[in-house]
Order: sequence, then structure tokens, then C-alpha cells
Amino acid sequence: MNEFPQAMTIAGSDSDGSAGMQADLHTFFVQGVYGTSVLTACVAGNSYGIHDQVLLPKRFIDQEFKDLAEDFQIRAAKTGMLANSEIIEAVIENYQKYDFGPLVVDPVIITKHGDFLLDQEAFATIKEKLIPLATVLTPNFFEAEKLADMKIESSADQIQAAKILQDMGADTVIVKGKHHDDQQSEVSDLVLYASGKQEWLSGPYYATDRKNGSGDSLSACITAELAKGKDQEAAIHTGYHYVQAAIKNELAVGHKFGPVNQFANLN
Ligand SMILES: Nc1ncnc2c1ncn2[C@@H]1O[C@H](COP(=O)(O)OP(=O)(O)O)[C@@H](O)[C@H]1O
Ligand SMILES: Cc1ncc(COP(=O)(O)OP(=O)(O)O)c(N)n1
Repeated sequence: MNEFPQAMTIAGSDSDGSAGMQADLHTFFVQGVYGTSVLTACVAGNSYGIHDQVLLPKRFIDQEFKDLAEDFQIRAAKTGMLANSEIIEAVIENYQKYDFGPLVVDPVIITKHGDFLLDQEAFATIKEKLIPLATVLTPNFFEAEKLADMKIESSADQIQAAKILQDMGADTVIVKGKHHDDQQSEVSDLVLYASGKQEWLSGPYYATDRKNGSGDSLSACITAELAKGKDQEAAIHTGYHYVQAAIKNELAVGHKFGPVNQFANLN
């Protein structure tokens, strides 16, 4: 009993299944990990965009954590959409109360199509209270700019932002590369490990409209691998290759901006 690897996503539901909790649970499944979930918010949307959001009350979030803590042996967890300071504080309080293993923090601020999923007033709470709990922090370049309070225009800036975020208390920081220019040939993510070791994970730039949920899939795959007992470096490498395959092998669902293809990683 209870030996099967179990992980937890603390995130919002994205109704079109491309990102958020759905992407996390798809990824856990594909990676052979049992997925549990603490739902923070519900987002109504489809491949054309997001059209409404509803946030869940703290008492319900507290109950979700309590129920999972009492019954499951969760070995790793990740955060996604946390919406505002009240929800972030509730997540931190519960995370510190129970033992859910290492925490992957995906500091979701905005989707790649410009919809905000976090109130601006919550940036300080993420920086001061959530980042210090992160085993692995996975900002995209925009989130890294906001949280490190600097512009990222070069590889040196990517490293500098990672150092600033590590100084806030995260163990390992992945500052994901820019990918917004159809003229670019490569995308490079920078990993700054707790030891100080730096590693560039680079691959081809894919000019596709089917990459919703790329960031969630990366952080969820790292979480799944940590839940299986993999070390950070191995978990990050697996996560990176998982997302590369999911972007490269397009999946035709939805009519506009589709999801990355989690099925590409099924054996
Ligand atoms: N067009 C692309 N071509 C190649 N890799 C990409 C592309 N878009 C995203 N990635 C990769 O997907 C992963 C998630 O990054 P990103 O999309 O920036 O996260 P987020 O969804 O949080 O914005 C990273 O490893 C990044 O390098
Ligand atoms: C409910 C919900 N949570 C998170 C996201 C954003 O997902 P992410 O993978 O970080 O970014 P995109 O690649 O989808 O922009 C979301 N859309 N919905």
C-alpha cells in the first residue's frame, strides 16, 4: 500500500485542458505518477483565449490539503496559478503544516497570450514568502524579469536574473529562454543549481501555435520525476526533453492556439 509514486499539483483548472491543472495531471499520468490536486481557481477558456475566472475560498483550499495529507503519501508538489496573496498565503501555511516533499514553484503570472492569472499586488508575496520554499523555481523570461526586477536581453542577463531569484531563497532556478521571434533558431533555458553550477539547455525554436501549457508541462514533469526519487538534475533533464517532444510533435485539437502534445511522450 502507498508505495506507488504520488505527486500533488496546486493549481487552477484550465477548461480547455491545455494548461493548468489538466496539463499537470496529464503529465503526471504520462510519467507514471499518481496525481492529486489542490484546486485554487477555475478558468473558463478555449484555444482562442480565456473568458472568465473564479477563485476558490481559503476554507475549501485548506480542506483539500487536509484531506490529501491524511490519506496520501505525496512525495513532491508543484504550484501553478495562485491568483492572489490570500491564496498564496493559504498554500504556504498548508505546505508548512504537512509533509509533501520538495516543492516546484512555477510562478504563473500571465499566459503566453497575455491573460493575467496573478494580481500585481501578489508579486511581493511570491518573492518574500513562496520563493524561499522552492526546491526548483521555473519562471519564464517575463516572470523572471518581473520577479528579479530587471530586463533580460542577453544570456548574461538570464544568469543574473537566476542569481537574484536564488538569493531570494530558491534552491535551483530555471530561467526559461525567450521564444517570441520567428527569426530565432534556438531557445535556451538557463539552469542555476543550488551548488552554483550553471547549465544551458538549448534546442531548436519551433514556430508553432500549439504550445499552450509548455511551462506547466515542464514543471509538472520535474515534479513527477522528483516524486519517483530522481535527483534534481535528472528530473530537470527529463522535464526538458519531455516538453521538447511535446512541442515538436504537434497535436491537432482546438482551432487556434492548441496545447503541447503530452501523448508524444507515451511509450
Ligand atoms: N517555440 C518554442 N520552441 C522551442 N522550445 C520552446 C518553445 N516555446 C517554449 N519552449 C520551451 O518550453 C519550455 C517552457 O517554456 P515557456 O513556454 O517559456 O514557459 P511558460 O509556459 O511558463 O511561458 C522551456 O523549456 C522552453 O524552452
Ligand atoms: C489555469 C491555468 N494555469 C496556468 C496557465 C498557464 O500555463 P503555462 O504553461 O505556464 O503557460 P502557457 O504556456 O499556457 O502560456 C494557464 N493558461 N491556465
